Amino acid sequence: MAKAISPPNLYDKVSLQNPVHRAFDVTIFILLISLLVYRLLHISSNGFAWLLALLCESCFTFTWALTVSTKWNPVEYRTYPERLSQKIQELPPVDMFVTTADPELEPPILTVNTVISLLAVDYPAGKLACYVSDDGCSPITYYSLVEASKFAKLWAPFCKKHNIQARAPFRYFSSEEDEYEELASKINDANKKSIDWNLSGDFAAFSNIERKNHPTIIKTDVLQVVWENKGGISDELPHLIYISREKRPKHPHHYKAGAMNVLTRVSGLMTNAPFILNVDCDMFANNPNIVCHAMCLLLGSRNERESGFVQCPQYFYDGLKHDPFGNQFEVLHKYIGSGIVGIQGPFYAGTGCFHRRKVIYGAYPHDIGIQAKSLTPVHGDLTEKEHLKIFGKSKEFIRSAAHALQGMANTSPKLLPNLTEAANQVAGCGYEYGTSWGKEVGWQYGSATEDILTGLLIHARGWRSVLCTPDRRAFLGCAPGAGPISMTQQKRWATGLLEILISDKNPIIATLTARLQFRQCLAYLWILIWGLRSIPELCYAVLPAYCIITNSSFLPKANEPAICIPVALFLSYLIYSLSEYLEIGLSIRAWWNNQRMGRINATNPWLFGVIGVFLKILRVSGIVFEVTQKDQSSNNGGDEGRFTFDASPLFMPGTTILLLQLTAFVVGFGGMQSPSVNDASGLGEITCSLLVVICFWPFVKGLFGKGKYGIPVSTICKSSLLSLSFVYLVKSASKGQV
Ligand SMILES: O=c1ccn([C@@H]2O[C@H](COP(=O)(O)OP(=O)(O)O[C@H]3O[C@H](CO)[C@@H](O)[C@H](O)[C@H]3O)[C@@H](O)[C@H]2O)c(=O)[nH]1
Ligand SMILES: [Mn+2]
Repeated sequence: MAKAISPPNLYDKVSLQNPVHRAFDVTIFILLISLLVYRLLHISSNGFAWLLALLCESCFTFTWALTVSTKWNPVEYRTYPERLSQKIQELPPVDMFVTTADPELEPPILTVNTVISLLAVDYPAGKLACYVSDDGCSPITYYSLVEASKFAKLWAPFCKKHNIQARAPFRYFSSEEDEYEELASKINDANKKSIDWNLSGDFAAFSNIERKNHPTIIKTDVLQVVWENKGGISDELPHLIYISREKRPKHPHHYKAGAMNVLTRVSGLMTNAPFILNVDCDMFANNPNIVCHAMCLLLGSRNERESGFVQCPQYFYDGLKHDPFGNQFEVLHKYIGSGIVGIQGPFYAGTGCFHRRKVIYGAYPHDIGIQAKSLTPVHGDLTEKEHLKIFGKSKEFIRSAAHALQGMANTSPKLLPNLTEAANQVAGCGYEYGTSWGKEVGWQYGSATEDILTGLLIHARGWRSVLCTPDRRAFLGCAPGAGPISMTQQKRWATGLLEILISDKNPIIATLTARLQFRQCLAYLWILIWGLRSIPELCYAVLPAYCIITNSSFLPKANEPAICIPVALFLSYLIYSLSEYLEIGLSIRAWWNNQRMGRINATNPWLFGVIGVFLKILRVSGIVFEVTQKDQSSNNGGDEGRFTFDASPLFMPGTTILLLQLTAFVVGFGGMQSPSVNDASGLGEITCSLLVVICFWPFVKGLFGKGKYGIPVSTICKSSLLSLSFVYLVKSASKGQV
């Protein structure tokens, strides 16, 4: 009997297990537990510092346990797009979404590069459509897209013919006098408003409007390719559609999540592709074959459930040498990232992700049990009335959603007779009232990190996700600049993550009542507690100074055998973390910069994330999505690796911690210590205090720096006041004890 030849695999799943890493993971965990046990045994003979250390170290041990569980089974997927043609008869359509919000913080030239890179990917152009959401409602963004589409008409065929890999033009062109320069200067001039804006003709819709108060503007023909003439299909270039959704004061617009939901509905009316790629405006496609790589994972699995969505890691271009601000996340991607891949699949990261449209619409994997079905009302045979309740009042949209949910591939996009009217309806600011959008279907509301929350609910419904890591990196974006910009981003993340943790959508509930796997729940907890980690980190950083000032101790004496535990812990963590960096070709400086930024981020922006959520609970203030400033040029002088500051309170905790250590040195060496209660402070405390100072070295430089490199005098004054009151308080408290 002849054997049936099965078609080749479109991907392989490879285990990256490393016994040495596991040994370190376990050793450190055992040392942490030993330290806790030792502290507990000696708690009665020690003071407050000992107790506080015990509490902090319990938190660190918990975090470490989460880390180890998350990293335990690293896995990688390898994709074989060259085999697609043997296995798949016809490639499915893909709708590509780009969001932009502010032409000043997000220069249109960046958005344009992202859009051009997407228009030029290696995939049948008739199967692609690109939708750009502009929350800034800016004629400049629209103008830039029009210019970009003219450019793309020549650029895309050129790239395909010569197999150019870098398809974002600014990555390819370098000289001053090339074709791209003309496009770039037109757009940059427009953005600097150095040309006269005439808001008439095609631009009339933008006249007399305010950014936060305007009707929907949709331009379906940015590319001037004719929907009418060719029945909606163009062979040369994908469709390009510009959307600025309606905004009115007093109507919440839910920031990026709201924009994504509008894009989902408008595209549902127009092309209704079964797959959706979404990228932020600065994340250009760096690998022209990326859609095919993703298709290997989306179409190649035996069960759809295996790939609810396909995420590409968020990498950055032109990263500074040695990662001075610790924001390139290489090590995080490598070890934590691949670890999560081995559990239920990567988190949704908000950009560089391929979704199944029906999953976004709330569908379950078809073989899932009843347990997960409480999460959305979407199931197989919904009546029209139920559809209306879930998806809103547009009959056209409901029809398209029903198609998408039944998994019917929409190969030929149809031009609805009343398309504009229907599109305006679903992009209106009141459309979602009383529907399931943002709650059970679509991108989720209620967290500043809408990405993690949206992904969490998909996992909770029983879907798995996959990480797509082709050799040439899939998408590249801008890493935020130094100081204030990255602090604001970290604060937003800590805020959004904590919002999820304290909500009824938190992963523990999802594990108990739905289909979130237990270890995936631990992985989610690992990330969701980022903000909360600020509290033990802050206490631990203050502890050495506290001990020196009050002449107490939180470590065993240098001549006690027990000192071996913290020393071994410190050394093994040091060797392990350093080896992780060296193993993937990063430098010792990069390692150190990341350790240092880890401490700075944990004690400053993350702390404000916690405060923000606390104020939200008290209803003092709401949470806003502060857009990260993006800058194309990373080379602005020789000082780009230097930390910068502004007058924001975000820098106060760090400054205070530093001043406290310095005060402690003065007290300690100036002989102003209190008489000791039980155990005088010693070498251990001094060493730790020095370590803290070294970690906060950018702040030390900031104390003496000028301009943006200096900590503002007002911050230094406030922090001095804080540290002096702290010293006064602990001094008087410890006097009271003697
Ligand atoms: O009201 C808004 C605010 C933001 N955005 C867009 O959202 C994207 C992400 O915003 P950005 O300021 O770049 O945030 P980052 O911190 O860089 O983004 C990370 O974190 C976000 C969640 O906090 C995720 O949504 C992003 O995908 C992820 O890259 C950008 O394209 C913005 O244009 C909007 O469309 N409307
Ligand atoms: Mn970004």
